[in-house]
Amino acid sequence: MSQPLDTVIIGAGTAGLAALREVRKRTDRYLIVNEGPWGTTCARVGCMPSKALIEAANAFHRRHTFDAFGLRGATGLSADIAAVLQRVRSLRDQFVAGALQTTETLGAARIAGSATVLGPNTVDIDGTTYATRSIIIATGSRPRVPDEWLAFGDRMLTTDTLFEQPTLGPRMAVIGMGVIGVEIAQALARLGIEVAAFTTSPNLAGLKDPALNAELAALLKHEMVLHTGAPAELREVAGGIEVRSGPNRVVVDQVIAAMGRVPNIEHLGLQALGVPLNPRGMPAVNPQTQQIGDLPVFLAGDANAHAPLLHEAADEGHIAGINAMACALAPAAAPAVAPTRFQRRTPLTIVFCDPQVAVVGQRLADLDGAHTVTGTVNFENQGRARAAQRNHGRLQVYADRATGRLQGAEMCAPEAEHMAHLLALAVQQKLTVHELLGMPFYHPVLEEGLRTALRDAARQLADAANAPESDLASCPALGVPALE
Ligand SMILES: Cc1cc2nc3c(=O)[nH]c(=O)nc-3n(C[C@H](O)[C@H](O)[C@H](O)COP(=O)(O)OP(=O)(O)OC[C@H]3O[C@@H](n4cnc5c(N)ncnc54)[C@H](O)[C@@H]3O)c2cc1C
Ligand SMILES: NC(=O)c1ccc[n+]([C@@H]2O[C@H](COP(=O)([O-])OP(=O)(O)OC[C@H]3O[C@@H](n4cnc5c(N)ncnc54)[C@H](O)[C@@H]3O)[C@@H](O)[C@H]2O)c1
Repeated sequence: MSQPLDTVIIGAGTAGLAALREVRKRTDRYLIVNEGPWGTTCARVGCMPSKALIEAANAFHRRHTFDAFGLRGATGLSADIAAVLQRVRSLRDQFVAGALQTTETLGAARIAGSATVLGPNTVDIDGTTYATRSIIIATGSRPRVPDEWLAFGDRMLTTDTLFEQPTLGPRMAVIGMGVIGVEIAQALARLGIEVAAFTTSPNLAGLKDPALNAELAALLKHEMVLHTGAPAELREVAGGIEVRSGPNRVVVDQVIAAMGRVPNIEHLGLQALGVPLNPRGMPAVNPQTQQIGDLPVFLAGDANAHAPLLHEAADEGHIAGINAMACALAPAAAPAVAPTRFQRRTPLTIVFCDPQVAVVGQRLADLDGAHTVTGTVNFENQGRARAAQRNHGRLQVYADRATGRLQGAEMCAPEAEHMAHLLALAVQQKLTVHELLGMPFYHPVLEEGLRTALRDAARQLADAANAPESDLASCPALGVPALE
């Protein structure tokens, strides 16, 4: 075996590419290996095509508000599903082309193939063994589909195949109403497809706050058939695929499985690392270093199932790249280098349904109720939301009762993506409710709804009675919806 490489990156998704960027700054003795299509899950079949579909669906759905605005002729509009999907693919191709540029000039360092781990310093790529000083595993995840459902052939879809369809419907079932299920089921329903959704968990789109979850469920039921509780079962019947769940039954043309994603780790040979694996075959990974035990092996992105989101995959690849290189480039005689421990960002999740769902920082369910105050706003009567015919949903902020510090927020609210970022900034900066109320709020904006929730929390805080009169943070609501 020749001189060892400094690292082998397994997987060229977002995490692998973020690691690659750090590796290339420090060495040219590396390989990046990817099995299957290049171009990343996000750009090919994930974040980007799903958002392109959602934008088309929401644009078409707006026609239901036209009469209220005084705009006539909406009933003449139609959705050309084939054209919608064609646009999705065309945009997708542009996003993928951008991702491909990051690896196309790598020459022999870029290998199309399947890698397995033979030990902490050895990788096999399709029968060739490579010695390496470190390994970065960034193999992503794939949709979970029960084996027996594969018998339905091309009528059994996942997000890996959905966007490739020439057209869809007219009757579709979505199984699983987590993040992917809610986004896709609503988009398809808004495009005029008859959607029946089935899900075991009562928590939709990952919401844990019961009030918000109930609100989202009620809104979705206006757009689709929605059954929660019993697991869905499928069987072939005359005229299509029958989906049953408890007493509920529907026959559809196609089914989308959105039942969670499985980390791609089981064929990697992780047992060769000699560390304990949990019943799912996952080793313990330090979320601040991405290191497995004290090995020169790092696990980043969806593959470690820590927080399967794009920005987290990018951060984890960055951390893994830096730490793998520190490990690989340390002089042989020097004592083992301790990996750099990174402070992770405030948790932030956004689901692109309408109203959007977002979770920032800690959830109410994770906080001590006795030491937490909840500030609430209902957008039904919020001025700007009413002007836009978007007055649905609620937002809740959670603050520490003693200090007033914002701990987190959960929302199902119009344009929640923007308020969620504002709140993530506040949580990360350790701001108090009072400090947030001291910030400017323009008029008329949806963020005034957020201010209502903050004022609600402020009233319940321990020092509410002693708030200084002259402080602008204490400037209260006028009690006139149009003015706040
Ligand atoms: C429909 C959908 C919508 C989404 N929307 C959002 C969103 O709006 N916002 C958000 O933050 N996140 C979203 N996500 C999640 C986000 O896309 C993922 O968290 C992110 O893409 C994970 O990146 P990764 O690098 O870990 O994995 P990937 O990009 O999947 O890369 C892993 C790569 O490793 C390869 N590989 C696997 N095994 C091997 C092996 N043995 N040898 C070599 N190569 C291997 C795979 O083929 C793949 O190319 C969405 C996901 C989906 C499916
Ligand atoms: N906007 C975003 O950030 C975004 C968008 C899409 C995906 N993602 C990522 O992708 C990950 C996977 O998403 P997901 O929605 O597939 O998983 P999920 O875990 O969020 O939801 C899966 C759902 O399927 C249900 N389910 C499982 N088995 C079932 C059965 N037999 N019958 C009926 N229901 C069943 C579960 O109750 C659960 O609600 C997410 O955790 C997220 O990290 C993020």
